[in-house]
Amino acid sequence: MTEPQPHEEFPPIRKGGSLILAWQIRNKKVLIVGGGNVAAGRIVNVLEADAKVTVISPRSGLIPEVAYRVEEGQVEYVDRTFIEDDLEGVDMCLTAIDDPEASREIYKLCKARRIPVNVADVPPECDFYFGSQHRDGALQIMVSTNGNGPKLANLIRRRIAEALPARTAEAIDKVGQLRRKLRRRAPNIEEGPKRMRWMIKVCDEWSFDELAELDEETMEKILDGYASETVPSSPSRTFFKCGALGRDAVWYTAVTASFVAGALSSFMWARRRGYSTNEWTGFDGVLTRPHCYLNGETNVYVCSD
Ligand SMILES: C[C@@]1(CC(=O)O)c2cc3[nH]c(cc4nc(cc5[nH]c(cc(n2)[C@H]1CCC(=O)O)[C@@](C)(CC(=O)O)[C@@H]5CCC(=O)O)C(CC(=O)O)=C4CCC(=O)O)c(CCC(=O)O)c3CC(=O)O
Ligand SMILES: NC(=O)C1=CN([C@@H]2O[C@H](COP(=O)(O)OP(=O)(O)OC[C@H]3O[C@@H](n4cnc5c(N)ncnc54)[C@H](O)[C@@H]3O)[C@@H](O)[C@H]2O)C=CC1
Repeated sequence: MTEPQPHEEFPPIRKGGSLILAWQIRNKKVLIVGGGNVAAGRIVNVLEADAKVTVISPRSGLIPEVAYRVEEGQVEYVDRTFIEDDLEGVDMCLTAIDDPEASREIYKLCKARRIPVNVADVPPECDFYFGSQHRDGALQIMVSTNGNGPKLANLIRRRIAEALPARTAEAIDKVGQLRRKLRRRAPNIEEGPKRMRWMIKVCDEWSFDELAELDEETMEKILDGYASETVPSSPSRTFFKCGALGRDAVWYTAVTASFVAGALSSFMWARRRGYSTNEWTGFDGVLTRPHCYLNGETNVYVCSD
C-alpha cells in the first residue's frame, strides 16, 4: 500500500492537538472547588472573562489571595468541602484540590451532568486544559504544550510577550473602534466581503504605532475612503508616495510635517534637559526596519532606526 501523499494546496492534519478557543463565559456560573494556589489562578482567569464564580473550600484551606477575593465579594463562597448539590445550575466546573479521590468523584458527577470540567491534578479527566496567558487590554495570548511542559509554556509565553510591538493593545483598541464605525457606515450584510477587504488593507497599510495614535477625526477621514475601497497611505509612507496620492497626500503630509516639527522642537528641548531618545519612547529593542514612534503625551514623532 502506498503512503498518503500530502496535498500541495491544503493544510495537512496534525493529530493530537487541542481545540484552542476563546470561550465566552460572561455571566455563566463557574464552580471552583479548592482555595489554594491553583484555585487562585483559576479565579483570576474566569473573573477576567466576566463569569459568576462560586468557590467551595473549608475556610482553613483558603490562601490569602482567595480569602481576599471572598472578602471583596468578587466570588460567592461556601465554607465546606464539595457536595453533589453544588453542581446545580453550573456551566463549568474547575477542581483544584489535594484529594485525588474527591477529584475523581467530582469528575464523574460532572460527566453525568454534561458539565465541562477541568481537574487540575488529573489531565486525562479534563475536558479542557488551562494555558499560560498573556493579557494586555483586549489582547489575550495563550500558550499550551498540551500537558507536556507547563513550565515551558510559561517561559514561551514570556518570550512571546517580550517580542510584541509596543502599543499593541492600543492599536487593537483603535482598530476595534474603527471596525464599529465602519459597521455603522456600511451596515448591510451583503457588504461583508468589501468591509473585510478594506479592513485588511487598513491593517496592512498602517503600522501598530500609527493605529495606536488614531483619533476620531483621522478615523473618519480614513473611513471616507471606504466607498471607493481606498485606504489613505499611513503618515510614515506618505513621505515616499506623495506624487501618486493626490488630495489625501496633502492632508497626510501636513499631519506628518506637524509631527516632525513637534519632534524637532521636543528634541531640542530634550537635548537641553539631557534626555535620550529611548527615555521618551520606552523602546530599547533592535528594529528590523526603520520605524517611527509617536509619544502620546508630548506628540513627538521620533524615528528610531
Ligand atoms: C495539563 C494541565 C491541566 C490544567 O491545569 O489545565 C496541567 C497539569 C499539571 N500541572 C502540574 C504542575 C505544574 N503546573 C505549572 C504551571 C501551570 N500549569 C498550567 C497548565 C496545565 N497544567 C495544563 C497543561 C498546560 C500545558 O501543557 O501547556 C499553566 C500553563 C496554566 C494554569 O494552570 O493556569 C500554569 C502556568 C501559568 C503561567 O505561567 O502563566 C507548574 C509551574 C509552576 O507552578 O511554576 C508546575 C510545576 C512544574 C511541572 O510539574 O512541570 C501538574 C503536577 C505534576 C506533578 O504532580 O508532578 C499537573 C498534573 C499532571 O501533569 O499530571
Ligand atoms: N494544573 C496545574 O497547573 C497544577 C496542578 N497542581 C495540582 O492541583 C492541586 C491543587 O494544588 P494547590 O492549589 O497547590 O493545592 P493546595 O493544597 O494549596 O490547596 C488545596 C485546596 O483544596 C481544598 N480542598 C481539599 N479538599 C476539598 C474538598 N473535598 N472540597 C473543597 N475543597 C477542598 C483545600 O481546602 C485547599 O484550599 C494539587 O493536586 C496539585 O498537585 C499543582 C500545581 C499546578
